[in-house]
Amino acid sequence: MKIGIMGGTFEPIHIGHLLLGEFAYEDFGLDEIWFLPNGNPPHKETLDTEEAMHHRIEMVRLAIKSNPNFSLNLSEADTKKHSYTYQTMRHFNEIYPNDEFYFILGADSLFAFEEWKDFRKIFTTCTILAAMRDDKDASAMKGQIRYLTEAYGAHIELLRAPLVEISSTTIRERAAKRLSVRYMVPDVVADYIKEKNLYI
Ligand SMILES: Nc1ncnc2c1ncn2[C@@H]1O[C@H](COP(=O)(O)OP(=O)(O)OP(=O)(O)O)[C@@H](O)[C@H]1O
Ligand SMILES: O=C(O)c1ccc[n+]([C@@H]2O[C@H](COP(=O)([O-])O)[C@@H](O)[C@H]2O)c1
Repeated sequence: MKIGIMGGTFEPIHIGHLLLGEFAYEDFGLDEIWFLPNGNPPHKETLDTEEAMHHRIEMVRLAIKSNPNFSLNLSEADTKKHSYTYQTMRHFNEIYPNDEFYFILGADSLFAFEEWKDFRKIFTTCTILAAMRDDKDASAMKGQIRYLTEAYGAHIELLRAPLVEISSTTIRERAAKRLSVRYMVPDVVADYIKEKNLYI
């Protein structure tokens, strides 16, 4: 099987993440997309509480519920320690030796990739599908893909998903001001944020 891994902090999950999953699934003929929320992401200040993680997981669960090709994977859900991609991907390779993995990410992640822990080891475990985002256009993306490929023998493909200028940060900021986040996230997620008074 060909499995796409959509890793993220998902605070909260938004349509940018879902579009990446959907287009990766179709364009690369994947069999499943696993959404992998990170309980304590490296390089990010998050509310590392069990409660905050519970909400992030619930919102992912709600957002992907209607799509039979999407599932939730809790391998990185521990809030007490950092989960590193190279370790998780190695683990997936070990327990699913017959499957092929595709790690999905956006431009900001691709340009920061060399800061990731033991990033070279990731290239041996999966193909990377990298989507454009914000100011990074196709030529900047292709340049970075070429650089990482030549420098490290990485397997990276450009993922062409619709460009949406939405970030979890914007959603948290809008929710904090009690502004609408409808259509930036699925309705079920917008309802959840409102009901639980998140980000206020
Ligand atoms: N609008 C988007 N377009 C393309 N890629 C995206 C988009 N939003 C997030 N991603 C990618 O999805 C992955 C997980 O993102 P993450 O959960 O950190 O969301 P975020 O919107 O970047 O969050 P924050 O604003 O809190 O930094 C990253 O690889 C990121 O590049
Ligand atoms: O392994 C690392 O060092 C590492 C550093 C930064 C990000 N990541 C992973 O990249 C994905 C997107 O991260 P983020 O912080 O943009 O939500 C998520 O799966 C993280 O676990 C991984």
